[in-house]
Amino acid sequence: MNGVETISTSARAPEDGSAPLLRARGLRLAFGLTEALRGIDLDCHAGEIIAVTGPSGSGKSTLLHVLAGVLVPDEGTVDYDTVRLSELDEAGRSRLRLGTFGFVFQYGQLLPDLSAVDNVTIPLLLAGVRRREALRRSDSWLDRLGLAECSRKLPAQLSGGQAQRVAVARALAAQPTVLFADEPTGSLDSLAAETVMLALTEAARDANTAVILTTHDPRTAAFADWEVVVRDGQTTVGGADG
Ligand SMILES: Nc1ncnc2c1ncn2[C@@H]1O[C@H](COP(=O)(O)OP(=O)(O)OP(=O)(O)O)[C@@H](O)[C@H]1O
Repeated sequence: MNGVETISTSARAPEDGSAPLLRARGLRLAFGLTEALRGIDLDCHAGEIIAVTGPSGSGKSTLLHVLAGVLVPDEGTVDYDTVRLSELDEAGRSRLRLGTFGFVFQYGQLLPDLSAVDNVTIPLLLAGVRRREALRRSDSWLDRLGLAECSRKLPAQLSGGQAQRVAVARALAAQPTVLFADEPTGSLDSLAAETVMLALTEAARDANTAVILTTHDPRTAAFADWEVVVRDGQTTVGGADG
């Protein structure tokens, strides 16, 4: 697929000059002697889809966790809109994650005893959405992701790609402004990966949701607007294997 641009610095201005929704500057984070992030800048604008790629251990997941406020950097800043994440306490960052950000993980992490529709609906009910609205949103997202026929099935009765699309529906039904996806296709074969990425990117574009995903797979990265290559904790120009 064409149209993905690999960029040497991830801090940039879009053509319309709008301010980034998420803005990271000078991120550094060490785990003991391991410097996982060594000075990373990244801008993500509303509705953009960014793929973070790079070799195993280069710092992709750590970067995602710092951008989402799961991990706190040793140095540098992450601003979401007008909010500086480092100025929030753990409870404030947790509220931001629950109310504003969405997450999709490598292994969907659906609740095994709940049907697909309940996996999408119940988190909405817990977040205070009224039952009728929660069901409307669940049905609508499952339908948009091609899962209407599967809505009563348990996760064990779904294929890997279907289960991952339920996880995408669950994340998007909460109407996040930024969706973080850590290796969303990492457990799927190439056909299922493509189906998930098509569904994820179309749905996110419709909802104007920004997506920041990590991936090892160039075919998954090709669905993004931008590719940010991380090597040794720094963003670099995409190389032959990037
Ligand atoms: N909780 C942790 N404690 C200690 N070291 C960690 C921790 N998390 C990550 N690291 C180290 O930080 C570096 C970056 O790890 P990270 O998981 O961000 O890489 P990655 O690019 O996502 O790798 P992969 O593609 O294999 O998932 C690695 O050297 C890793 O071993």
